[in-house]
Amino acid sequence: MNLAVSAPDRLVVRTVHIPDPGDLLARLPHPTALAWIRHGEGIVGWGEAARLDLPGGPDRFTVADRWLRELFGAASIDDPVQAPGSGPVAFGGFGFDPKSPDSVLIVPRRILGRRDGHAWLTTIGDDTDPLALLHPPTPPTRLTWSDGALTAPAWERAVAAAVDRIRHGHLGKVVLARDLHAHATRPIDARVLLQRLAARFPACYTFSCAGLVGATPELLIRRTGDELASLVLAGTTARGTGPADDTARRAALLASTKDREEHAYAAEMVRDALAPLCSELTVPDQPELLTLPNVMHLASAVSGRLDSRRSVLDVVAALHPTPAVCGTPTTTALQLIRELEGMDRGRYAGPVGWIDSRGDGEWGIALRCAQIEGTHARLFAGCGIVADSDPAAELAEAQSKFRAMQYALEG
Ligand SMILES: C=C(O[C@H]1C=CC=C(C(=O)O)[C@@H]1O)C(=O)O
Repeated sequence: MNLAVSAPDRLVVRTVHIPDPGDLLARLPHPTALAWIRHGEGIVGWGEAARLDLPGGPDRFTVADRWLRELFGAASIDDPVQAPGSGPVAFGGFGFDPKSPDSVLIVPRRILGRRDGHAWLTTIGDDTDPLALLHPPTPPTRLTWSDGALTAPAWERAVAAAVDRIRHGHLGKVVLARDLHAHATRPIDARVLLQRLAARFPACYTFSCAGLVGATPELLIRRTGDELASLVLAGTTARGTGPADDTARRAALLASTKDREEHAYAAEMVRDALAPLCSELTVPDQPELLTLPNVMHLASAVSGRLDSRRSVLDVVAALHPTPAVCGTPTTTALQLIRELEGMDRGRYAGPVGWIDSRGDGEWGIALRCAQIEGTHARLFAGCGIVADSDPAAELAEAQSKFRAMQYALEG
């Protein structure tokens, strides 16, 4: 595997307690922001002390984990805070498809953290970076939109083809996604999108890493010591037009056999992947509802106790890709995605998050996101397809999911 590495021989890391910095996102000095925020808590980072670009491959998580263990193992770390996310941290995003050359880990030079009433600042290398806002963010203006790989009717035909394969017994479920393009007149500043997403979707994980910006509701895995947590999502309906419509939609989603089937594939796979790694594992019998401003999901909160010293990235490797983004059986679904979507997903639907030098971290599934490059944003949305799926309804569901990033870009 050809790795592109930039890192000093030895990281020198110093973390200090600081007074509450308030809104972490407001402290980001550059548009090239690294972020992981939920309910105002989390970490943000900037600058690059070390970076690993991976060409893909099924072993990309293991290779990344090994590189990071060596880097952090050799580092000089002064960290009196000792909280998850204090000391050196790598932010990362991995390609959805092992064939995708898009995986990256970035260890920032500065990390600002806030959690459970504590706040800290970590500096890696010299500390000449000013904390003041260098370039105040400006919102994108005059956006123009265009289709991605497939037009809406072509994507509906792809969904119909997937339903046909499922009905012929080739597979049980596949998740099909599409992309949309937005063009702005000036370079798009990730910080504006992050601020808007964090304000509108506080219960989601608002993230930014190497241009991939979004607010995902789906926690692939959190490791804190030996404690694991995951929030499995699959099965969706759009929000209603008012409280009565919302109530009716909630009841319909909970009662929908098609959505429950979609959900069961995902929850069962997460259970089966975590069971061999855990001494205790709790998976609810029935999904609950997660209500967001644009959609509602069937949700299962899974918790477990790790029975070995695996890092969070080891656990990510065991889980990805779940049927929330790929399908069942995994290999058949991945082949069908390659055949029908007509695009490379890049890091959309891949794991995104952070890991610290203790092996703790939080990784979400990169959903409700866009890849930002200069004046261009590429948005993604996908839907789980089972035997009873209706292409027009799936298209409408994808539009509801796109709304999160459309709002982030347009306000
Ligand atoms: C693939 C996406 O959502 C997944 C997560 C929650 C619900 C889903 C669904 O109901 O289809 C998808 O499995 C996406 O937002 O792009």
